[in-house]
Amino acid sequence: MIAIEDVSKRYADGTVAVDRLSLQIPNHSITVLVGPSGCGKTTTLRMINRMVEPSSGTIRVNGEDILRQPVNALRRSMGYVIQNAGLFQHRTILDNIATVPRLLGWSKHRARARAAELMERVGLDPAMARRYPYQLSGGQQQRVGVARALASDPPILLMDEPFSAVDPVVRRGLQEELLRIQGELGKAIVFVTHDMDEAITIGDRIAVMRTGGTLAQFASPDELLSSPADPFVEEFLGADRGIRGLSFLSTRDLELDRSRVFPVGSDWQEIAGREDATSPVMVTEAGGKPLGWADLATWDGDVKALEPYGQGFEVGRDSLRVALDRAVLSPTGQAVAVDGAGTVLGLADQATIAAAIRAARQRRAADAPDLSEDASELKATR
Ligand SMILES: Nc1ncnc2c1ncn2[C@@H]1O[C@H](COP(=O)(O)OP(=O)(O)OP(=O)(O)O)[C@@H](O)[C@H]1O
Repeated sequence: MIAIEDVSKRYADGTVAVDRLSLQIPNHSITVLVGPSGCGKTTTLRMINRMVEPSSGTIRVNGEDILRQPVNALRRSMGYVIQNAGLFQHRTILDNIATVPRLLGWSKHRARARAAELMERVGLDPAMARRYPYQLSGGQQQRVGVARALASDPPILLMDEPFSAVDPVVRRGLQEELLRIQGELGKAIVFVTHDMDEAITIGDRIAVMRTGGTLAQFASPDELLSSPADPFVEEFLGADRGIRGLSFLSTRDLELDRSRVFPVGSDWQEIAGREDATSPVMVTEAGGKPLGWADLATWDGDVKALEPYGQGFEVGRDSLRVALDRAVLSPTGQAVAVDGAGTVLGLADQATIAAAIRAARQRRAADAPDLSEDASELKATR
């Protein structure tokens, strides 16, 4: 959809911000530009909507050179969201969101109806419509910024560090909201951040840039974590790259131990006589929901005396990273596997999860196609 071809930008003072960059940015996906401060991310983004003119090279949108298009029409086909939202302080929230439709000549009534619809879409309480930006929290203002950028339903959304000014919890909420909206609308989103965690959470593809405005690697988050192109990318990914990479491996094929799960009301004396009493068993409700761990040598059948099991993981939906985390946190070293309804399917200890990780790595080395499907399925739980 957006083809950046051999593009460079040299500012008037001689600074080379972007150096012979080529990137193909596909439709219906989120492409993240990430890299250290000053590596040319913002410059690249702004060249796409011609807020900055390239010094050389070509940018095409749907095959057409953007320099041949009237700049106003070009910008209206691209929503633009910046840090701190950049809202008009003297306009209400509703009128902020209605800005572009009004510029496009929509009636006030229609533009406001559209704005109200978008408030709902980005998770804003309709009661905020008549407020002014200063009466909203930072996170709410960012939502307004996203709604405003979406108002004319542009096929492309350019986002420049949109969530950087809010605290980590609000930021996580905004990222989830963006993924949900993207799931519904399927825009071509170009998203700038200097935060690798954010890039991995939301990106379908990530362009890692280095100082001097060159491309270090352009790959899916999964590929990036498993095969960084060079030491610069590796260092930028951080020390827990291996653990993070587990976020892209599915628990679907994990071998579960079903032999040590029993419903409450079982014949415990018989079980204690037959089973290995040195390792705990999982006791479930009659319907199969987990209740807690029992030590067969000492447990007297009192549900209140069970050791809490903490959190389980959902087979297929959660990744091996989540499963491993649950096993590490479990008092028994075993993670409880449940289905979508919360019914226990079995147990997985750390050794079993480690074996599944090795098997997935081997399949990856053999280039199994199902892994990329797993990776996109698991996106929401990154
Ligand atoms: N108008 C300008 N004139 C001269 N140099 C500029 C101008 N705008 C940006 N630069 C320089 O170009 C380089 C790239 O800047 P840019 O803002 O694109 O980087 P960035 O990766 O977005 O950085 P950050 O993460 O800090 O926002 C930097 O060295 C910057 O100082």
